[in-house]
Amino acid sequence: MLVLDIKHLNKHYEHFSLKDVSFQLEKGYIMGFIGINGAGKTTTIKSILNLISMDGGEIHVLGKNITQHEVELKQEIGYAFGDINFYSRSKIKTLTNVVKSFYRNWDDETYRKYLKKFNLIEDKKIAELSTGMKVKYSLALALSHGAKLLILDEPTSGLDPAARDNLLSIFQELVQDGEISILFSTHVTSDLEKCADYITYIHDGQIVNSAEKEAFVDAFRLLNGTKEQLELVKDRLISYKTNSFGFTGLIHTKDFEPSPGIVSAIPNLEEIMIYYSRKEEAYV
Ligand SMILES: Nc1ncnc2c1ncn2[C@@H]1O[C@H](COP(=O)(O)OP(=O)(O)OP(=O)(O)O)[C@@H](O)[C@H]1O
Repeated sequence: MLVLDIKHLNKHYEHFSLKDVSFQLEKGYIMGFIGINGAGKTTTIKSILNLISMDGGEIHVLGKNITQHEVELKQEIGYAFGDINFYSRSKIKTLTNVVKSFYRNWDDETYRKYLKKFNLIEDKKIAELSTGMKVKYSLALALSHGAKLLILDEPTSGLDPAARDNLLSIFQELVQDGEISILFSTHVTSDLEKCADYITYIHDGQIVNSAEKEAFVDAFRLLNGTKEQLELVKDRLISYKTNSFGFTGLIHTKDFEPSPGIVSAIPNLEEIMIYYSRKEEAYV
């Protein structure tokens, strides 16, 4: 079953457009939504949450159109982000009382369970929480109203490696029984190597690829060779860098014919993002 189905989403701002964005997320999986700053991740997320109006396309969450069933679907969607600063002088317990009044499926027992699990103390003020704790608090709220789709916008930004690792393990645990699905936007791709099942890559408002993680990276090859060998493949490379030894460049696997001396390897997500975002720049 599809928990999220985005079809031909278009949104135009004066200097930026989402162009025909389409991708799907299956129930029970984690999807990493990657792209460099300004690529359109937050604009896509705001469209899913119906916080901005679309200029074209359709978004279905759990089989229902978000614009037609917004109130109902908001009960099923949990939104968490790395940087909550609202109500920062309030105590956790005060904010929770406000939030829970919006949700008909609020479950106090589940809420207590997650407070304990995440070591959150109700008498603490929001301002006193570390960044990791703020994300955990957002998650506790989302899970207590029975959210089935968690949308996490840069949830790991600003976290130290231990807090980040802890949070990634929590995400994996949450999807384990197949009921919860996670869309996780980030430009810290190493987080996704660990926990994502699917990767969707957006560049300049357009989806480059959306696929199962291994298939996603397998669609690219990172080539290394001499400057002479560069001449043989230059036209087919997405982009490349040269150094005193030769070149390193990214190519679509379908465009690569093995040639003697050119070493090819499967790139990691960061290499794909770096070389892809250099596509429009002058080769250096
Ligand atoms: N309300 C708006 N009016 C005009 N332009 C906007 C508006 N909101 C966003 N944009 C522009 O849309 C582009 C995409 O922004 P968006 O926040 O979706 O990117 P992002 O991928 O989330 O980036 P980041 O990783 O930096 O958060 C940017 O160039 C931004 O300036």
